[in-house]
Amino acid sequence: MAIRISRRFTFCAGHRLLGHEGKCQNLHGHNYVVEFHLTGEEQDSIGRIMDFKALKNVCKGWLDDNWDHAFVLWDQDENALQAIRSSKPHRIYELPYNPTAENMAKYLLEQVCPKILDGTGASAYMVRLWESEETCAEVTLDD
Ligand SMILES: Nc1nc2c(c(=O)[nH]1)N=C([C@H](O)[C@H](O)COP(=O)(O)OP(=O)(O)OP(=O)(O)O)CN2
Repeated sequence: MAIRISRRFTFCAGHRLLGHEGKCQNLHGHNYVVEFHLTGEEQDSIGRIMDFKALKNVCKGWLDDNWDHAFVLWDQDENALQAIRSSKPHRIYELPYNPTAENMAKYLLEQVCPKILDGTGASAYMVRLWESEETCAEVTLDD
Protein backbone atom coordinates (compact mmCIF):
# COMPACT_ATOMS: atom_id res chain seq x y z
CA MET A 1 0.00 0.00 0.00
CA ALA A 2 1.19 3.50 -0.77
CA ILE A 3 -0.15 6.65 0.87
CA ARG A 4 0.39 9.95 -0.87
CA ILE A 5 -0.45 13.53 0.01
CA SER A 6 -0.18 16.76 -1.92
CA ARG A 7 -0.59 20.48 -1.55
CA ARG A 8 -0.70 23.25 -4.11
CA PHE A 9 0.60 26.82 -3.99
CA THR A 10 0.62 29.87 -6.20
CA PHE A 11 3.37 32.36 -6.85
CA CYS A 12 4.18 35.05 -9.41
CA ALA A 13 7.53 35.15 -11.15
CA GLY A 14 9.23 36.58 -14.20
CA HIS A 15 11.51 34.69 -16.54
CA ARG A 16 12.54 34.24 -20.13
CA LEU A 17 13.69 31.29 -22.20
CA LEU A 18 17.08 31.97 -23.72
CA GLY A 19 17.16 30.66 -27.28
CA HIS A 20 13.37 30.28 -27.59
CA GLU A 21 12.22 30.71 -31.18
CA GLY A 22 9.21 32.86 -30.29
CA LYS A 23 7.93 35.42 -27.83
CA CYS A 24 9.14 33.50 -24.74
CA GLN A 25 12.67 34.77 -25.42
CA ASN A 26 11.37 38.09 -24.02
CA LEU A 27 11.22 38.86 -20.31
CA HIS A 28 7.68 38.07 -19.13
CA GLY A 29 5.85 36.66 -16.13
CA HIS A 30 3.41 33.99 -15.03
CA ASN A 31 1.04 33.28 -12.19
CA TYR A 32 2.43 29.84 -11.47
CA VAL A 33 0.65 27.04 -9.63
CA VAL A 34 2.85 24.35 -8.16
CA GLU A 35 1.82 21.00 -6.68
CA PHE A 36 4.08 19.10 -4.31
CA HIS A 37 3.27 15.37 -4.12
CA LEU A 38 4.68 13.46 -1.15
CA THR A 39 4.84 10.01 0.27
CA GLY A 40 6.11 8.72 3.59
CA GLU A 41 7.32 5.56 5.21
CA GLU A 42 4.72 5.61 7.94
CA GLN A 43 1.78 7.51 9.41
CA ASP A 44 2.19 9.19 12.80
CA SER A 45 -0.03 8.46 15.81
CA ILE A 46 -2.61 10.93 14.45
CA GLY A 47 -2.64 9.17 11.07
CA ARG A 48 -0.62 11.67 9.02
CA ILE A 49 2.24 11.30 6.57
CA MET A 50 2.94 14.95 7.32
CA ASP A 51 0.69 17.66 8.70
CA PHE A 52 -0.71 19.81 5.85
CA LYS A 53 0.15 22.96 7.80
CA ALA A 54 3.74 21.86 8.23
CA LEU A 55 3.85 21.06 4.52
CA LYS A 56 2.57 24.56 3.80
CA ASN A 57 5.13 26.15 6.08
CA VAL A 58 8.12 24.55 4.39
CA CYS A 59 6.95 24.73 0.76
CA LYS A 60 5.33 28.16 0.83
CA GLY A 61 8.16 29.42 2.99
CA TRP A 62 10.70 28.41 0.36
CA LEU A 63 8.65 29.82 -2.50
CA ASP A 64 8.03 33.12 -0.69
CA ASP A 65 11.71 33.46 0.18
CA ASN A 66 13.07 32.55 -3.25
CA TRP A 67 10.76 32.65 -6.29
CA ASP A 68 7.69 34.75 -5.46
CA HIS A 69 7.93 38.16 -7.18
CA ALA A 70 11.43 37.32 -8.39
CA PHE A 71 12.92 36.88 -11.84
CA VAL A 72 13.93 33.24 -12.21
CA LEU A 73 16.74 33.27 -14.76
CA TRP A 74 19.33 30.91 -16.21
CA ASP A 75 22.70 31.67 -14.62
CA GLN A 76 24.20 31.75 -18.16
CA ASP A 77 21.75 34.46 -19.28
CA GLU A 78 24.12 37.32 -18.57
CA ASN A 79 22.15 39.80 -20.65
CA ALA A 80 18.90 39.31 -18.72
CA LEU A 81 20.72 39.14 -15.39
CA GLN A 82 22.39 42.48 -16.08
CA ALA A 83 19.10 44.04 -17.14
CA ILE A 84 17.26 43.00 -13.99
CA ARG A 85 20.22 43.84 -11.74
CA SER A 86 20.09 47.38 -13.10
CA SER A 87 16.58 47.89 -11.69
CA LYS A 88 16.46 48.76 -8.01
CA PRO A 89 15.23 46.99 -6.03
CA HIS A 90 15.22 43.62 -7.73
CA ARG A 91 14.86 40.01 -6.87
CA ILE A 92 16.66 37.36 -8.92
CA TYR A 93 16.92 33.59 -8.51
CA GLU A 94 19.55 32.00 -10.69
CA LEU A 95 18.91 28.49 -12.01
CA PRO A 96 21.58 26.23 -13.53
CA TYR A 97 19.42 25.90 -16.68
CA ASN A 98 16.71 27.70 -18.65
CA PRO A 99 13.61 28.36 -16.49
CA THR A 100 11.15 26.25 -18.45
CA ALA A 101 8.26 24.74 -16.52
CA GLU A 102 10.06 21.39 -16.86
CA ASN A 103 13.32 22.71 -15.40
CA MET A 104 11.66 24.65 -12.60
CA ALA A 105 9.69 21.56 -11.56
CA LYS A 106 12.87 19.46 -11.78
CA TYR A 107 14.77 21.94 -9.61
CA LEU A 108 12.06 21.86 -6.95
CA LEU A 109 11.95 18.07 -6.92
CA GLU A 110 15.69 17.36 -7.05
CA GLN A 111 17.27 20.30 -5.23
CA VAL A 112 14.67 21.97 -3.02
CA CYS A 113 12.42 19.19 -1.71
CA PRO A 114 15.18 17.04 -0.18
CA LYS A 115 16.36 20.06 1.82
CA ILE A 116 13.03 21.45 3.01
CA LEU A 117 11.59 18.01 3.83
CA ASP A 118 14.69 16.72 5.59
CA GLY A 119 13.77 15.22 8.95
CA THR A 120 10.01 15.22 8.31
CA GLY A 121 9.77 11.53 7.37
CA ALA A 122 8.12 12.55 4.10
CA SER A 123 9.66 12.90 0.66
CA ALA A 124 8.50 14.33 -2.65
CA TYR A 125 8.06 11.93 -5.56
CA MET A 126 6.44 14.38 -7.98
CA VAL A 127 6.24 18.10 -8.63
CA ARG A 128 3.75 19.49 -11.13
CA LEU A 129 4.20 23.11 -12.17
CA TRP A 130 1.46 24.97 -14.03
CA GLU A 131 2.67 27.91 -16.08
CA SER A 132 -0.85 28.75 -17.20
CA GLU A 133 -4.29 27.17 -16.81
CA GLU A 134 -3.58 25.09 -19.91
CA THR A 135 0.11 24.19 -19.62
CA CYS A 136 2.09 22.29 -17.02
CA ALA A 137 5.17 20.15 -16.56
CA GLU A 138 5.29 17.11 -14.32
CA VAL A 139 8.53 15.65 -13.00
CA THR A 140 8.72 12.37 -11.09
CA LEU A 141 11.58 10.53 -9.43
CA ASP A 142 12.77 7.36 -11.12
CA ASP A 143 11.89 4.17 -9.24
N1 LIG B 1 7.69 22.75 -23.03
C1 LIG B 1 7.64 24.09 -22.75
N2 LIG B 1 7.31 24.96 -23.72
C2 LIG B 1 7.24 26.27 -23.44
C3 LIG B 1 7.51 26.74 -22.15
C4 LIG B 1 7.87 25.81 -21.15
O1 LIG B 1 8.15 26.14 -19.99
N3 LIG B 1 7.93 24.49 -21.49
N4 LIG B 1 7.38 28.06 -21.87
C5 LIG B 1 7.02 28.95 -22.78
C6 LIG B 1 6.87 30.41 -22.41
O2 LIG B 1 7.21 30.62 -21.06
C7 LIG B 1 5.52 31.10 -22.71
O3 LIG B 1 5.15 32.09 -21.76
C8 LIG B 1 4.34 30.27 -22.86
O4 LIG B 1 4.13 30.23 -24.23
P1 LIG B 1 2.80 29.82 -24.96
O5 LIG B 1 2.16 28.63 -24.31
O6 LIG B 1 3.17 29.72 -26.37
O7 LIG B 1 1.90 31.07 -24.68
P2 LIG B 1 0.40 31.28 -25.07
O8 LIG B 1 -0.28 29.99 -25.29
O9 LIG B 1 -0.17 32.19 -24.08
O10 LIG B 1 0.55 32.01 -26.45
P3 LIG B 1 -0.55 32.64 -27.36
O11 LIG B 1 0.06 32.53 -28.70
O12 LIG B 1 -0.69 34.02 -26.88
O13 LIG B 1 -1.80 31.83 -27.20
C9 LIG B 1 6.83 28.55 -24.18
N5 LIG B 1 6.91 27.15 -24.41
